[in-house]
Amino acid sequence: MEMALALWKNLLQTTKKRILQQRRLSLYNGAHGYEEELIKKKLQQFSGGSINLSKKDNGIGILTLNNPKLMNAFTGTMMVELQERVTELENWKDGKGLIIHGAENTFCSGSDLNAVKEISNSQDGMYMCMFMQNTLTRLMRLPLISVALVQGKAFGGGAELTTACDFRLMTPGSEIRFVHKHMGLVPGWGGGARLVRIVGSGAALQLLAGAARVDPERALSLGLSQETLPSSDGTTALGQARTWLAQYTEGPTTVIRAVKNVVTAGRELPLEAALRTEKDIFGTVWGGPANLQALVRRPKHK
Ligand SMILES: CC[C@H](C(=O)O)C(=O)SCCNC(=O)CCNC(=O)[C@H](O)C(C)(C)COP(=O)(O)OP(=O)(O)OC[C@H]1O[C@@H](n2cnc3c(N)ncnc32)[C@H](O)[C@@H]1OP(=O)(O)O
Repeated sequence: MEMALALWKNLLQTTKKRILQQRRLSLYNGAHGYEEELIKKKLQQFSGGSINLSKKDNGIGILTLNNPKLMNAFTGTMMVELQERVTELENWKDGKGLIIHGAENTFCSGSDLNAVKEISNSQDGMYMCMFMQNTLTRLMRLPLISVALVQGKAFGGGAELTTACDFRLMTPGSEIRFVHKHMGLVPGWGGGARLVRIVGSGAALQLLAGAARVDPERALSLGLSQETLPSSDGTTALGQARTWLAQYTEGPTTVIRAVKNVVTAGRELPLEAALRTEKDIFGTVWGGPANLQALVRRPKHK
């Protein structure tokens, strides 16, 4: 009986810690008038498609947006599943990198317009917006180097999702397009703020106000995409994206994760807070196994 009680207390503490940690990572909670359970229940009513995660032995996760009938548009259940997969990735201690792609050779056409129509009242809209901002902010802050592999079309919320990744790779003939203006909207999943930080305010204004088609060439010149992959075949392109990512994820897991955490701090925090965070992260690798082994090997960086 005592052991069961101790186990239960332990479980409670772990759960509390996890919830607190997630709250810290989330933008919105009850204090912002946000009721997550309410919107989750609503989103669950709009089903279809799935978000699949495959965690490879080399520390690379492959997240697949899977709703090809609707060009991988996000149904309500897919939004909830994305949150679940992000939680899974937060708890994946062996992870170093992540590739997000869409099933059947296209990325994502945004939110499912059938579901959107049903939640077009202002409270549901605000809650859905907060739900997706929370999820995509947690995705962006994962200690994994992330890549959006854009094949086919990344429209609306799909375009926004690409901006929550560290890098974007495009295949020939693919297109990123913030079509929100044509839907009488602005980005709401945090894609506007992130786009400004990626391409600058002038280019972001052109892409949003013009609902402009961004092909691989333009994306490269804007710095929105890092590379155009040679193949537009789904499987081949995924292999090429994995090879591209490997140049950044090769090495000890603790160090790769620490690198990403330093960049996240630098990207998001005011300078002094970022410097303090960098010091704390430095403390996690200084004198660690990879550092000690390197001191023995004394590599020359020629
Ligand atoms: C914050 C996010 C924001 C919001 O909700 O606030 C949004 O994301 S709004 C959604 C923005 N996205 C769109 O408006 C996309 C509209 N769709 C299209 O422009 C085209 O379907 C396109 C260009 C994605 C693909 O064109 P294509 O000719 O290649 O294929 P089809 O049009 O025949 O599409 C196949 C099939 O998929 C359905 N579809 C595509 N996108 C969506 C979507 N977002 N929601 C629901 N359904 C979608 C399309 O209607 C076709 O179905 P069918 O039954 O055959 O008509």
